[in-house]
Amino acid sequence: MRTAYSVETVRAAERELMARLPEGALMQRAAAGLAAACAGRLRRTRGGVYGARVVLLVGPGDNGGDALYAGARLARRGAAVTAVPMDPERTHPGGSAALRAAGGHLARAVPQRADLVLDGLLGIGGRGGLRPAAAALVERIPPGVPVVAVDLPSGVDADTGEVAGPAVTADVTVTFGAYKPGLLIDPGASRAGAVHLVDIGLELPSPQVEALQHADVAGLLPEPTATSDKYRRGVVGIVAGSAQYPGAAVLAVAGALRGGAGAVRYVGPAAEAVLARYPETLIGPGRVQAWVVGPGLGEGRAGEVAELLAGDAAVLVDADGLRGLDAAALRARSAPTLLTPHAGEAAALLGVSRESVEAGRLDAVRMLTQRYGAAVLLKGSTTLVASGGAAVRVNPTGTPWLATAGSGDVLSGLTGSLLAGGLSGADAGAVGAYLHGLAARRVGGPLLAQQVAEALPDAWQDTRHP
Ligand SMILES: NC(=O)C1=CN([C@@H]2O[C@H](COP(=O)(O)OP(=O)(O)OC[C@H]3O[C@@H](n4cnc5c(N)ncnc54)[C@H](O)[C@@H]3O)[C@@H](O)[C@H]2O)[C@@H](O)CC1
Ligand SMILES: Nc1ncnc2c1ncn2[C@@H]1O[C@H](COP(=O)(O)OP(=O)(O)O)[C@@H](O)[C@H]1O
Ligand SMILES: [K+]
Repeated sequence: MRTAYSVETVRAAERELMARLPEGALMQRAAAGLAAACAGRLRRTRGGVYGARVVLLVGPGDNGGDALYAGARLARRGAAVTAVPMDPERTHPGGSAALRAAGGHLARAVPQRADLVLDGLLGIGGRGGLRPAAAALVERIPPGVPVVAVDLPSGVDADTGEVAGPAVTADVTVTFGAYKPGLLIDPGASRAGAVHLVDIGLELPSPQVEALQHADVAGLLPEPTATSDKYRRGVVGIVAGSAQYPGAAVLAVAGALRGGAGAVRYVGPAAEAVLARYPETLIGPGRVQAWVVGPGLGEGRAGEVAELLAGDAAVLVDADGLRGLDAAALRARSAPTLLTPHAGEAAALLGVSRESVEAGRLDAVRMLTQRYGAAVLLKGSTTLVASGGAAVRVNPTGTPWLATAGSGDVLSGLTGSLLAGGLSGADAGAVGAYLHGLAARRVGGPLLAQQVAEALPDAWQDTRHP
């Protein structure tokens, strides 16, 4: 499991540790890890540190201090290090002195010839969009030169991944003590590049955000045992498709058949299309452990959604099923409930704009789970899964090629199948998104939604091999 912590949590852990260590010790740990990561990068790109031209962008706080001390370490190994302070009056004094003593120097303009740029403008003390002095330095980063962000890319909100205005786009982010949510959630995540964690000895409580990894997923997958039969493995019912959108039914069934349930039942007007493609499908109403309702349903079928929500099986509501959802009916349920909106559907459920959901995905998913009293999977680049007050899960797999018609239908079938296998709403959502994203990566691109469904068994097996 990869875990991420809010600024408040990280600050508290830092205070606690700093009280037990000599002054400046934490910053030295951070700078040592940062310098080692930069040296590794320079070794790969140009064979070594000696003679490398390194530029430090230095902000007014401790983030700038980290960059300066790391720069001093690189200078002692023979790099030509130039620091450009955002505000020469407010630059970490110890860091500046250390850099000078190591042979580095300070400048006002950003040198345009460089082998590496360190972004030490803002770390977890950054607030709101970059102010003009910081933005001006970011604009002057020479194109094509690798950028290492110190703790997080400046301009990214550490707690949410929000990016208000200009921000650094890094090749590598060297983060200290703990991942920050903004490094895992878009738009921030796509600014961070490869994230490298430096242990500085923090002791941390439970995380605010977490990302499953192969072993976590493998541990949650419902696998048959010697005593299994198809009913014990769970039956998933799919209520999807319409005369207008029969394909959504076929694709949801395609996902459901690969999600580990013992049987897939289909209820709706696209039975012929479903059977033609998947003769394994049971047709017509019957008992199930979990329902998937919504893909390609079209308008005027809210009654079917309400009926399923009034029952005692688990329910996943997707796409057209999400229209006009009754929050009170959802809150009254005791069986697992999972909503799987994309940003547009989430916006309608919250009564806000799609843009605000996309800019603040973490807030949006938390609000949805609170308002509807259900687990929520918010689709998109970096899919999020929230339920109750637990850590929000961010999906680390996937590819932008998934932004293609029908891939969401495969996801809802797959995830419903996992619900039928006994997983909770949050676990089914996180595991479903993980496998779906892994399958899509296996296919590559451009991809068809049905290819994602076909790659699911291989993705399932992949999770067993770290
Ligand atoms: N506290 C600790 O124990 C450790 C902190 N470390 C480093 O310290 C950083 C946090 O340092 P600080 O708390 O000094 O905060 P920062 O260095 O992140 O930034 C604070 C400064 O930036 C200015 N600022 C804030 N938002 C701005 C914006 N949008 N545009 C322009 N200027 C802005 C503030 O006025 C303040 O002067 C961490 O990210 C990490 O790099 C590391 O040395 C590890 C140990
Ligand atoms: N930019 C993106 N990067 C990664 N995955 C994406 C991106 N955009 C969409 N996706 C994924 O693609 C799928 C699309 O689902 P959805 O929006 O419901 O489409 P549809 O209803 O057409 O199938 C979801 O799994 C979503 O997370
Ligand atoms: K930074």
